[in-house]
Amino acid sequence: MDPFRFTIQARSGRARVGLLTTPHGRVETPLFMPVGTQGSVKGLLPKDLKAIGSQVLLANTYHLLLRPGPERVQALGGLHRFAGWDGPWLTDSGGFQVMSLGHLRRIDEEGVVFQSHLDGSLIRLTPERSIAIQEALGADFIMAFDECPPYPSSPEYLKASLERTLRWLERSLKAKTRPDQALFGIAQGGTDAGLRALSTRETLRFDLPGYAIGGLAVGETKEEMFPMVALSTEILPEAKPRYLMGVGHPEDLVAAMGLGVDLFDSVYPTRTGRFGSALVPEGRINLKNAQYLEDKRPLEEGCDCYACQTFSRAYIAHLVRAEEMLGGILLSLHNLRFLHRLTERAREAIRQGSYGAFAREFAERRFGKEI
Ligand SMILES: CC1(C)O[C@H]2[C@@H](O1)[C@@]1(COC(C)(C)O1)O[C@@H]2CNc1nc2cc3nc(N)[nH]c(=O)c3cc2[nH]1
Repeated sequence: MDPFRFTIQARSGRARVGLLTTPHGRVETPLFMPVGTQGSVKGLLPKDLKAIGSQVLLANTYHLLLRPGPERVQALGGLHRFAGWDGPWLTDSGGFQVMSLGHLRRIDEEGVVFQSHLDGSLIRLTPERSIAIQEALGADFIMAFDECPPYPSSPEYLKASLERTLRWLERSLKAKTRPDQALFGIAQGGTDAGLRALSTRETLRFDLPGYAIGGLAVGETKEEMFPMVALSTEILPEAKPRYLMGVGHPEDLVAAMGLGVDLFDSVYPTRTGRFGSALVPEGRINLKNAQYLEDKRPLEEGCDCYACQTFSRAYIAHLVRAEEMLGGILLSLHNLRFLHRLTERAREAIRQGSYGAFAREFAERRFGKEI
């Protein structure tokens, strides 16, 4: 039987609730994936991630290649055992992180050559090597090796790049050997509608268990990004999960879920938490602001997370000012719980056939008044 069955349980407009089966359990979509780049979601214990409703964690091929190395992770039982998370893992394929973190030396038909951001050593990544690394790491969902073009890029560059990404997808698929891993293709084309449609259609020529919308959330405006998301989900098959890479602001999740996106990841909730901010329905509050030093209220009234059930804004504001680790930990925990509650409420609204009302209520609270 297919280890990665995806069934649509309910629809409301273009939004849908899905049930995605994996070798490490069934998950409900739409869902948000906490980012555990180096095999750890910074500051949070796997048991606490489970308790707040995390279903799938994301790790990065680029980072784990540099340190500790895929062979070590494999020898220690693979990501699930190594990092103490027995739910599904997804690994990104490394291309994007090379662009955003590594010192890219060359990109050609073969692959990329880059200098490690850790010690400057030269490293080569090809579709074949990226798949081999992801097979050693043992994630449930693995990504094809692609190029995420810089933003902005010329139409000529976008076209040449998406065509190479399609050749790399074919090589990624040929290199795959494990039946217990699902390979997602990644559509590109930047913010050019014609090229985005071309890349998405060509990616669909490969019958895969899911498809990622790549090349977005790289600095373009929302006005540029969302038409590409809408165009993509119009073309992508209903019956397969859609993964919008790198998108994690609450309002962007609400909009993209309404356009039929099923999977999301972003460093935003944990990164903004470490920088001292909490996500709330009205937007975001920065606990470094002196106004919170006497505020007895929880980060968010009605939130069921440990941070909101146990501490005041005043205490967390103190921790942030005192640069206590616990400040970033509590804010990361709350922010992830905030996104998991958002997707839980979205799934409920879709089941009720009222996603439109849900999105309107969200928008009124988010944009209706100043914090
Ligand atoms: C590297 C890090 C932490 O991920 C964030 C953030 O920095 C950063 C870096 O530049 C800004 C825009 C400032 O935000 O963009 C990331 C979130 N956007 C995003 N992640 C992606 C991952 C992707 N992976 C693959 N294989 N292919 C893609 O096309 C792809 C596109 C993506 N878009």
